[in-house]
Amino acid sequence: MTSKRRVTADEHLLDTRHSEEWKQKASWRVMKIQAEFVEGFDTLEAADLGDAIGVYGSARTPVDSEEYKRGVELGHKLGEAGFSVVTGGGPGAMEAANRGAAEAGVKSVGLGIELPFEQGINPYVDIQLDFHYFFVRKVMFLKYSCGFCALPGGYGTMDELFESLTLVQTEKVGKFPIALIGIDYWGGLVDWLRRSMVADGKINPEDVDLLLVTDDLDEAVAHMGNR
Ligand SMILES: C/C(=C\CNc1ncnc2c1ncn2[C@@H]1O[C@H](COP(=O)(O)O)[C@@H](O)[C@H]1O)CO
Repeated sequence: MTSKRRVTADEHLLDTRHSEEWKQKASWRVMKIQAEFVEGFDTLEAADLGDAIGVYGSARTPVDSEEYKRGVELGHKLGEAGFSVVTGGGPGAMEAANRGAAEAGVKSVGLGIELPFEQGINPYVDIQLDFHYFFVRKVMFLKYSCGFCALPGGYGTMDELFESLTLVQTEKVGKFPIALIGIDYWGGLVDWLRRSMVADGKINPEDVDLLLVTDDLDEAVAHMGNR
């Protein structure tokens, strides 16, 4: 089955080739963005998540993979430790973490995003929000989580991870523990941070220490308490 591609709100906003009519009305788009913030804050305040952990990870992790199984385990362990779990609400690693959280009986949040091809929220989410704008959604991740775990992922995961890291490094947010799950997967990136970024003076050596890289899910969950 082929799904029909649609133009998303993000894409429309960022397009530089607008008609004169759109240009005159562009500032009104702020109302739409504002409404998205209001709905996000209202829903997540009412949800009373307590301590919540944002879990990032690939939308493409197959359900029958070991990686997915680890994602479920991570969500479950976070739940057992008393954390709510917040993900992008999509398939793959997001679904796995939501599934584990739901199985552990804790709040399982999905911050869905409008994409050019219909995706739908995964069935293990019990508090759902749907965003048009990636940047609004990122604020919700940061505001309603007190730590982050990143499972193996692609550009989307990197974007979320580095946004979180930048906010911690620049002290825009307090101490946010960040764990990268999977030494084989993440080790190369962390080596590169040291060999290139630190060596070239682009970041400080201690900036790399903002990341815990581990295969041990219990260690990652325990690290979420280091605030
Ligand atoms: C591309 C596919 C599904 C996309 N669906 C998504 N739904 C919700 N959130 C998503 C989706 N894709 C990316 N994200 C966000 O980025 C991270 C994953 O991106 P990656 O590039 O796969 O690492 C994730 O944490 C989400 O917040 C079907 O293949």
